[in-house]
Amino acid sequence: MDRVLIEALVVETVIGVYDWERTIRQRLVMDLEMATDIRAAAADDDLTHTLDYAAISARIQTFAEESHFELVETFAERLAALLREEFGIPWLTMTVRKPGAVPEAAAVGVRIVRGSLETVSDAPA
Ligand SMILES: Nc1nc2c(c(=O)[nH]1)N=C([C@H](O)[C@@H](O)CO)CN2
Repeated sequence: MDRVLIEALVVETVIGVYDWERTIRQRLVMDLEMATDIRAAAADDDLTHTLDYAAISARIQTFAEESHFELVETFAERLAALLREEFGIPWLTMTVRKPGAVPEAAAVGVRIVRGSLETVSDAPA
């Protein structure tokens, strides 16, 4: 199945469980793979027939600016549900990394997979 990708998208948001984290904005780095059949868009060379990675990236930025969750789990889960609903994404995997949260690690975070691939057609358009 085809995928539309967003890799290493950097956002700033209020995120964290500790008091000191509630008063600052921290960077999250995100990767998304979103399933869709790209053949209709390619055949017509038409953005309206695929997932617009620029529009989705902009929506993620707005979500991050407005959110203030404690856990990266909550950030990922709420954002995935919102993106699936607003953009009609049948299946996605999202990785949310919080660089610097554990100094000994390059990054820590979560990866979630939501939705079903069964609704994405493999048949030629
Ligand atoms: N599974 C998680 N573990 C931790 C989280 C989290 O969001 N998910 N958050 C923290 C703190 O906010 C940490 O990032 C501060 O350095 C600790 N563990």
